[in-house]
Amino acid sequence: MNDRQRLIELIRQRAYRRTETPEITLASGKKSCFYFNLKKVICSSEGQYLSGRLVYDKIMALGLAPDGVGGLTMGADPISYATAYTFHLNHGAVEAFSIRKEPKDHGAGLQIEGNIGQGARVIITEDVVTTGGSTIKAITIARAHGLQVMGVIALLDRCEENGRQNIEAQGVPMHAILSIADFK
Ligand SMILES: O=P(O)(O)OC[C@H]1O[C@H](OP(=O)(O)OP(=O)(O)O)[C@H](O)[C@@H]1O
Ligand SMILES: O=C(O)c1cc(=O)[nH]c(=O)[nH]1
Repeated sequence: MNDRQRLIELIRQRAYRRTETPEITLASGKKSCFYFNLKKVICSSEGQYLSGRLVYDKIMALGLAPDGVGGLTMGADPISYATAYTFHLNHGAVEAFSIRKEPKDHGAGLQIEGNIGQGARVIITEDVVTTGGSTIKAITIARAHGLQVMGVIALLDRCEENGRQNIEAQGVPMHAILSIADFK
């Protein structure tokens, strides 16, 4: 079994929930009959290994050399950190960062946490894409902080609500490791 197949297996076992009627409220406010709580996978030791490896491999396959990887907290966070760690294991260097939904109201008052700044070339990570609204929020905040967004890598595209098209309308290519077709 390869890394991708193993990730699908873990998601099926731990993170996939279905209901008879649309009763699960999504980030967009819409109701759905199914939901992937990927945190139950990506926060585990094996999930960290798999998500870091798969996103790292995707970045390599695309021929990209980002300075940073990060996304909107908190779904993106375990993926970003695992990817940065995988870069180190492969003798590379990349800064992981987290984008807060709102700027911190004390301390340094930052909205982007991590060693990343103006002009850095970054990949935006995401756990699940439905409408793409959360990813677009991450892109918008990253750009407002002077980051150059090279692309988006999501672990799972639900392939609904025009998520991919909405993200790519921002002028950013989106790549997904898995899609809803892997769970049918
Ligand atoms: O494509 P969208 O329609 O935006 O939906 C997907 C988003 O929804 C979830 O985040 P949520 O808002 O539940 O927050 P969390 O990651 O902090 O749990 C998920 O982590 C994605 O970021
Ligand atoms: O659209 C969402 O909010 C959403 C869907 C899903 O399957 N998983 C998730 O974490 N968020």
